[in-house]
Amino acid sequence: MEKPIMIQADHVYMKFSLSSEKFDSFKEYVIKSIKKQVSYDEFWALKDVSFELRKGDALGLIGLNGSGKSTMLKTIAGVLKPTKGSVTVNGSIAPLIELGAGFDMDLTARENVFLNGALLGYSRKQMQEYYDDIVEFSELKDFMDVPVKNFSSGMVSRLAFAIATIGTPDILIVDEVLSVGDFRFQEKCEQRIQKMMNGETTILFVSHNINQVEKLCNKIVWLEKGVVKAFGDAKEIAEEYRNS
Ligand SMILES: Nc1ncnc2c1ncn2[C@@H]1O[C@H](COP(=O)(O)OP(=O)(O)OP(=O)(O)O)[C@@H](O)[C@H]1O
Repeated sequence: MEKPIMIQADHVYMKFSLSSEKFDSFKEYVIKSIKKQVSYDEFWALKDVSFELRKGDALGLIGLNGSGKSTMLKTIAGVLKPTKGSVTVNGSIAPLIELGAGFDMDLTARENVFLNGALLGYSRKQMQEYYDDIVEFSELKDFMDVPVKNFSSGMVSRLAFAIATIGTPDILIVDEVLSVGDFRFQEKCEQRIQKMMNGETTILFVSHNINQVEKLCNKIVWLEKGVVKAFGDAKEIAEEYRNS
């Protein structure tokens, strides 16, 4: 029996408006925009993107810089609303986008664990249960009472990854985060993602590392200038991408 559909992207279009003029000051911009003298260039970051993912699928999004990968993830995470088309998501999402974006840099790591937990919808009691696992996974035991502003970017990512992957979300969105942190930690993150996949979590993964995508994913969407160039079996498309 086929597994249930978790994500359905249906003819998704995303338009950004880019101001084509330069302004010397904000005042000039406001005056011109009131007078409707500001012209905008339309830019379509996604054009007619469709695909569906079933429970337990791991999708790699690949493509050159600016091809629309992050924009696609953001529409699935609900951060952006498609200009046209629709994205249907069935289940809870743990978004690992812009890791650490939910941190208050003046607070300690410990305080941020509870703050982020609340943002992810967990109670304080649940976070207390997860706390030791977060500390152990992030390997930051000696730094939990240090303000996060004193952390290196790798340490921030480790803490954010450990928090975002607690529990068993239905859908895990991973945007480039595995390229942060050292090699050994990346492997640890890969293992955790693989474990979640075995636990039937559906994964969406953006990376420029095609070997990593091939290793982790069973499906690939290859975007080119906002259009789906290919969607299907990860091994076949990875091979095609490497030869392109
Ligand atoms: N908020 C925005 N406003 C205007 N343009 C945007 C916005 N966000 C993205 N874009 C544009 O949309 C296009 C796709 O961007 P996106 O970040 O999705 O690409 P990407 O494939 O993730 O690229 P990269 O590999 O560099 O991370 C780019 O040309 C980018 O400049």
